[in-house]
Amino acid sequence: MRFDNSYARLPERFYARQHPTPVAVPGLVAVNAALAAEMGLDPAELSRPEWVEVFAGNRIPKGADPLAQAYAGHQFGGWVPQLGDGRAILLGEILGPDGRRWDIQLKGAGRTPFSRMGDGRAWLGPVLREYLASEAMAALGVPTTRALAAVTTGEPVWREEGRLPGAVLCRVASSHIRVGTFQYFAARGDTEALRLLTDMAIARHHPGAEGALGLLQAAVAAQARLVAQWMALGFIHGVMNTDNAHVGGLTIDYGPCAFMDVFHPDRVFSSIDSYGRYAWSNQPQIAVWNMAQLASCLLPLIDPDETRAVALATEAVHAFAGIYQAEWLARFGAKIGLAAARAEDEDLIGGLLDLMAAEEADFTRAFRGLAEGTARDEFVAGAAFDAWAGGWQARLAQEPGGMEGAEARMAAANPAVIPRNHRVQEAITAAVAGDFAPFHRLHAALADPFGAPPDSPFRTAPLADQVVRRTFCGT
Ligand SMILES: Nc1ncnc2c1ncn2[C@@H]1O[C@H](COP(=O)(O)OP(=O)(O)OP(=O)(O)O)[C@@H](O)[C@H]1O
Ligand SMILES: [Mg+2]
Repeated sequence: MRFDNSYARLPERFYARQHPTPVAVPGLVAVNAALAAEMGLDPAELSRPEWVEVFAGNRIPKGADPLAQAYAGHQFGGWVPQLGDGRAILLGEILGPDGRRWDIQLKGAGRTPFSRMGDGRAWLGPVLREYLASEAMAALGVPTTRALAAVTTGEPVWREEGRLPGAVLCRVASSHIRVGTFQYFAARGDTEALRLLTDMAIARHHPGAEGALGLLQAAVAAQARLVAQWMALGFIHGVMNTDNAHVGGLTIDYGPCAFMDVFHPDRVFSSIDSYGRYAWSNQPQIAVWNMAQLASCLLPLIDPDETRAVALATEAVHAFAGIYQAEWLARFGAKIGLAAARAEDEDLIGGLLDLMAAEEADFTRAFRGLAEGTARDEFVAGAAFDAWAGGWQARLAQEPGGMEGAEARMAAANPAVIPRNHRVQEAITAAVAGDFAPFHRLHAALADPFGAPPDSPFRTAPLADQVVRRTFCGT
């Protein structure tokens, strides 16, 4: 790895220099061969003991400059002036063969000055969950942080559940700049730092954007498109705090996330979100709220005249709705086979979603079934589906390529395989018992979410809804 550490070159108040804490017995769980290749790295090399030591935090590679990034954030609406990487350590950045810049970060690598009460560690379950979910998202075409490798530490981690095996995730991403990173400096009145951060965010994520207003507009657009993609996949992020809102529009922090099985728009998924603040149907509003926080941080850079700055920033945040709506329509339009969905198609799409919710259809299977002719089976009362399908067929008749064209569009927009909770849970349970084969099988299936054969066991929904009702949180 050849490091080029742009974040470490920022002034010292952006981070705390911090080495990972070595672990007892590093054990390789996985190296992501496809991603390594994309990054210009040799997966065989990364699987050698020296690199396993690096992924565990026991060895610092040449050129790395390890640090914990400072950030703040609103958690469930409440302001926390000081968060920061409490268990993640950025080793440094490398440039891939295509010029792309990658942060190499170890999540679960030990305590940092931002750890507060935490132990700086992660246990194997959430490490595997993040690995599987983030790689599934990448294969589904959703912007996300990635998983390059996972290792076990040979040390126990203590959580509510008791003694658990420790692990470290090597997470890579085009950056780890969060809305909360901006908030950290805005709360301190540090305009100079905001300026540096703005320049870096533009260079790394939104080249071409001009100044703070340009950054805000680009971040809002990226966030709107991202959340529309989440919605179209039945994905619930679960912890959309501003410290988990990425300024480049990547999905970040897979703590309590889930893909829905049975479609419940207001489904509450995690034990840390008992009021459903981050339920599926609330995600667009929450994203707007998070963007408004970014906007307020950038005000002093947008215009010296505060009234003007507020007006410009407000307009930029309000643009979310139109971008989101267009993306939502295109995504859901494709899901029902439309090449170019029109505004009036919203009723058709909404009609199907209402039906799915009323009949507790499986979100993924119902949509995939449209392409495969099995959608009707996902509804308790097939007759209700038939009534909707009449209007749908009539609309499809106006589209290019007839039913064949529509089927191809649906097969490309509706995955057959998603990381279902019960499958992820199975993989974790087996891994804790020392068997990593189910994890590797699931990872392989998720790499090709649209091409799974009809008899793939990973297509199946859980037998009973209560399987997904169990709550969990990601630490
Ligand atoms: N076990 C831990 N030890 C120390 N700090 C922790 C631990 N777990 C979480 N934190 C810190 O608590 C804050 C909020 O945690 P959150 O669950 O959003 O993040 P995370 O899952 O650790 O990481 P990320 O957002 O980087 O994916 C962050 O500052 C995080 O670093
Ligand atoms: Mg987080």
